[in-house]
Amino acid sequence: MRTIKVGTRQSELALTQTGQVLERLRELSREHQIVCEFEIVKIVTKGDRILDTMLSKVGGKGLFVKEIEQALMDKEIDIAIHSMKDMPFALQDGLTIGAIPEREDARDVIVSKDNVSLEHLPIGALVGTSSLRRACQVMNLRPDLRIESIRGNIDSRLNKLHTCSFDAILLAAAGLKRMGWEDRISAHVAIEQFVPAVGQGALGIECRSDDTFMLELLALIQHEPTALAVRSERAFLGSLNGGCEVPIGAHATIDADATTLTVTAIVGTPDGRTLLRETLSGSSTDPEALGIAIATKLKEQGAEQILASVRERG
Ligand SMILES: NCc1[nH]cc(CCC(=O)O)c1CC(=O)O
Repeated sequence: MRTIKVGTRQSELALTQTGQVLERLRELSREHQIVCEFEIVKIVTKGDRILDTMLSKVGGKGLFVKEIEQALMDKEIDIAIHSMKDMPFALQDGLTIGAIPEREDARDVIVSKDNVSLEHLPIGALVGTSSLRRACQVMNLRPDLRIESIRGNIDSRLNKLHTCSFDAILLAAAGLKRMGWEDRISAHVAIEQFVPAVGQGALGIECRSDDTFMLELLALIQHEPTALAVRSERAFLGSLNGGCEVPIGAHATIDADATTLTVTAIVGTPDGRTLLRETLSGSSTDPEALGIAIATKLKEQGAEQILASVRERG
């Protein structure tokens, strides 16, 4: 019997989503009479050790991912469950995303002191976020608001809403739902007016490219519509060489008959004064082509210059 070692970060969210994926993998392997067991291996990443510093300043894509990838290469672990939005565009050679399960709610949400939506925050209210993408879109919608960076995992950020002077914070719906903390949500922000991060709400299971046993098992948990959408979002990200250090977002969906993908993407400045936005549809047979095409449309409007100026100011 094969024992599958599962690498995970130690954060509550990472442990929770790993547990949820393993539960499903256990069911699926039983159904398909694949004999295996799972063992969890906790890994502390560089990203976890520096959560108190500005992540966007420390830079380096995939702060949470590098050490986990090393453990995969060294065969200390066999699979790793990641939030797709934390995954850098380029994986380490020899590794692959073996499966992308069905996406959770991709929206951002607001959690506010008075339980009000973004529109109803008082003039000049202080919003906590360390995401340049969220800062850009908040300031674009509500130029009167103020943004301050807030660090830490989800529950420490929720606590800071009460212990610090923030009036509201923005979080991903998916993280809150997976933790069972949906009751903290004051309002969802519509995707149409606030584009999520690339891969937001989706998980990815990484493994070694030559591990055929794992690839076969993981194929059972793949959700093709989510995978196609995330592939086009990531092709867009790669085409603009983007990461979490710049205000960039994209969200794709697939139509009911699974033939057409539609992607909306943004690039902007953290002050929200510049916000480029495009929507484009294309064939679901080539999701990467669609991602690259929407990047090209944004480049024609000056996306690369905007991103370069944001990086320069750091
Ligand atoms: N950047 C941190 C992070 N990475 C993944 C999630 C959870 C949501 C998801 O899986 O997309 C979060 C928290 C957040 O942004 O609120």
